[in-house]
Amino acid sequence: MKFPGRRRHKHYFPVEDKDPLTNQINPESRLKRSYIVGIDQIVVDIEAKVDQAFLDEFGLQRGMSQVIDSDVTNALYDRLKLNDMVDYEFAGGTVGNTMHNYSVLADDRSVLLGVMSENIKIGSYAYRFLCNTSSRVDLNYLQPVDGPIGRCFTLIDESGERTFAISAGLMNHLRPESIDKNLIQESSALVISAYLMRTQGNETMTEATMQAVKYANEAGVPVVLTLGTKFLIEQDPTWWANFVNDHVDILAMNEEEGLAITGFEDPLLAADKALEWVDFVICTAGEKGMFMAGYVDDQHKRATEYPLLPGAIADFNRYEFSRAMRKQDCQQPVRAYSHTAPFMGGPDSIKNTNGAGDCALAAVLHDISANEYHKLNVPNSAKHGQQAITYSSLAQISKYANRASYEVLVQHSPRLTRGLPEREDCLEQAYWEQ
Ligand SMILES: Nc1ncnc2c1ncn2[C@@H]1O[C@H](COP(=O)(O)OP(=O)(O)OP(=O)(O)O)[C@@H](O)[C@H]1O
Ligand SMILES: O=c1[nH]cnc2c1ncn2[C@@H]1O[C@H](CO)[C@@H](O)[C@H]1O
Repeated sequence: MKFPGRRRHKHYFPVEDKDPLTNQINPESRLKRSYIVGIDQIVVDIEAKVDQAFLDEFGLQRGMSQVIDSDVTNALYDRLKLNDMVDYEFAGGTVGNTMHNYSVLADDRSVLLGVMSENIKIGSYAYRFLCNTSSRVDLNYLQPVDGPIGRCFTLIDESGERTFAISAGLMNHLRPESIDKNLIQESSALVISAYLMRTQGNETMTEATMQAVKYANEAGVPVVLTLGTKFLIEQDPTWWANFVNDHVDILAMNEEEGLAITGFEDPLLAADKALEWVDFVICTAGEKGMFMAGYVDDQHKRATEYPLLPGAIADFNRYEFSRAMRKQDCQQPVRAYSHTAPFMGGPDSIKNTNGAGDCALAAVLHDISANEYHKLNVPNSAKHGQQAITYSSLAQISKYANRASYEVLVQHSPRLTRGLPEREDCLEQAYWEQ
């Protein structure tokens, strides 16, 4: 496990170090590993630049992720190929991207659950998915199916808006009995997306997801839900609010999805509302950066050393130096919020915003899993006197997540090709000495 956040920070020390003061590990025994599990509809993204007329021609609604039938799929595919419009074809899926990015950032194991074609031809979409996924993502638990995985036509217009057209193949045929109870119950987190609830006919993905959620809830493993697209949530916000309240511990959304589920346009108020249902909230807000909200026990709260920020909640970042806790573990829960502007104000030129939110979530998961890893291996550390769910403070995680998203913005795909640098060249030496 590579540790998250600012490296060379006073709380940052690799637990493998053979320092007798900080390392209480028996050198004979191997380090215990932590891992996270994610469930996804296994898809390959087929990206192309299009205009409104193109979307109209195929009856696609701009900005939405929609499932298309085989006639539309064939017509769309033929048209894209005929006119040589495909920019790239690369493994995708919102949770698949998150697992991949987590494994790249943490240099550690994540497990992806879903389906995979049992007969794979070189060059096929299934083959491409496997080739474009980090070798740190454990694919051994994928369920074989007799047919194709999904395809996600990622159509980007002049304004940068993305329209997803999903040709499902057998991506929704994951069965509940393919979910390994121990695998879920021993993990640091279970990651799911709202898309998994969009199934029809004989598709079993929703039941499989609910099975995994049940196992995680029983064992107190945090369930992390990413909302995916506002259109799904808008169809029945009350159902989603109830689902989140009953089964989810950590909620990741962008401001549009935040509005859809909470009714609040302001991402800070949306995050605050969602804290009524969950323990921790990440709300990304594009060029405005990112908001985080969580709980801390009064005795563990830590005041920020940064300027206090105005907003719909006055001085909302007052306790952003706190590590997040589950509400139920707090005797006197205090709400803590943080906001961070995009790293370096955002890149000069954005190559792609697709997957920036997935990558932010991967960074947050890295911090949560690092906490579990540290707890497993150095249980007596003073750090774990506080029953926190994160290794770092809200302020620190938020910076880390923004930094990770930046990396997606400056490349052409939602999946990171390499980890973050050990130290940022753009930051002065003094920063690293703190
Ligand atoms: N135009 C931008 N300028 C600067 N930073 C940006 C911009 N767009 C996104 N970011 C960075 O990426 C993060 C996530 O972006 P965004 O809110 O667009 O996620 P999202 O809509 O959930 O993305 P996706 O669903 O594609 O994963 C932001 O918090 C910010 O740090
Ligand atoms: O219905 C869906 N299921 C799973 N993933 C999806 C769906 N629609 C879009 N994406 C995925 O979202 C990622 C960006 O966040 C894209 O890579 C795309 O594959």
